[in-house]
Amino acid sequence: MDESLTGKSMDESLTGKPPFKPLGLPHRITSSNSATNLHGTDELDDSDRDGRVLVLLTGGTMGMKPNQRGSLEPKAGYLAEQMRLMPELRERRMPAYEVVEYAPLLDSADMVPQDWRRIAQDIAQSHNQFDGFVVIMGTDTMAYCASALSFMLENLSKPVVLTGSMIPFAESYSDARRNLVMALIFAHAGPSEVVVFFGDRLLRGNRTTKVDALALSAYDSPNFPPLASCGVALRARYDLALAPSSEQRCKAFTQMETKILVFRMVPGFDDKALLRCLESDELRAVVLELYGTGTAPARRAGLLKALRAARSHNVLVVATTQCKRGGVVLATYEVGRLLEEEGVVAAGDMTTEAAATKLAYLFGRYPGDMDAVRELVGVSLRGEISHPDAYLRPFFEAPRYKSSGSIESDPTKRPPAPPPAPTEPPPRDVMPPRDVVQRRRDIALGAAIGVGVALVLARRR
Ligand SMILES: NC(=O)C[C@H](N)C(=O)O
Repeated sequence: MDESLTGKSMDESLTGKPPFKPLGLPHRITSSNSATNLHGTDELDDSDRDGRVLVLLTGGTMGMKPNQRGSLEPKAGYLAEQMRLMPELRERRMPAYEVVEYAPLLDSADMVPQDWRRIAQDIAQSHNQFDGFVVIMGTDTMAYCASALSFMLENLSKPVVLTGSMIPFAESYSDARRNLVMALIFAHAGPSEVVVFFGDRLLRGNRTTKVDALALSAYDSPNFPPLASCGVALRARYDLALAPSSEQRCKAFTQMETKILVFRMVPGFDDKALLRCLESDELRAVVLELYGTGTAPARRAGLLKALRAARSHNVLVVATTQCKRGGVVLATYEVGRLLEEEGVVAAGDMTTEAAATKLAYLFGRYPGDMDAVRELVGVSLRGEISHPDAYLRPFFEAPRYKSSGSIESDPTKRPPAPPPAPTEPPPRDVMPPRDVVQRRRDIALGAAIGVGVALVLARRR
């Protein structure tokens, strides 16, 4: 019988036997939620379970403990062992799982694109052996990692659920247990895309942003509805989810271009430093967080000078908004339209996290092809951006709900529900990057052939 059910103290149980069962891969160190179900009777083998989930444990508050100075720090081996002891995970309807603990475990503030690459590669390599994946990580940079993974994982057809907690598992009042259990459930039976489970909601990963440093519902998806909300029962919106890839082989694209900076505008502050950055030949792109629908002062000569410098140094400037909701529509105001004239590209309703990681992906995918990147910034690759109609439909062009007055004249009857805003992303694997680039090449080739034929004909005459 498992020690957790014998009444021994946890410490006793932990010291009783070696904590992990090595499985072959150097960093694959623990397995199994076999043993008994929640009610402590049935022996249930992993092979009897419906579904297998791979848990990648990268660090974060969930598995942290206070160090000698009283600050939280990741503790190797701790969370994986605690998971092995959790009765919730042995419940018979839960999937079997294996844990891969990364070394060293990291505070997510220390995670870099190489760490995202490792996660993406581990998922791609094990894609066909598991029904889904859970990535346990810190919350501070989870939105960046989720956005990056959504682009890096090509041909994904399994759920990838990122989760973490605001309070360490070791605290009795922690949010860790529930987030962990729900993440495993969604990794087994949720939509096949990169998502974040946090504080009772399943959110599209590349739509998320950390909105609260202290609350348990620290994550939000301001411009896209939750794919599921979990109260007493599940309220799912899987109709909004991306279609799973029909391709067999999931691939991890890992050549992320990181020469990208993010700036936030502050009224009237000096532009010299910005100018110096944008003049750099080292830089590929800048995400500029503007005001409202994408405005910046047109009277600020230093700013316009900096934008011109960016253009001449082949630095792409992409505009997001400082607002929590809504999107950038540069031409709304004259001051924004001027930016468009200077070559600034609107990020629509993408989060800054999605915009920055999408640029890293696009510049990695199309190195040196600035036109392809510029064209694809506003195209939805993984549901990260809405069609402008979703937030921009002019009032008097809105769809009409009725053609006669009969519905309105009867107060007991309600007009039919308006058609949903076209927020749905395109089906996955309509790979716009290749399509768009190819189309442009075809047009260029067609034009060249046309000119050639015209020259030959002119000469003959
Ligand atoms: N709640 C957390 O996980 C915060 C932690 N500093 C991290 O991001 O790793």
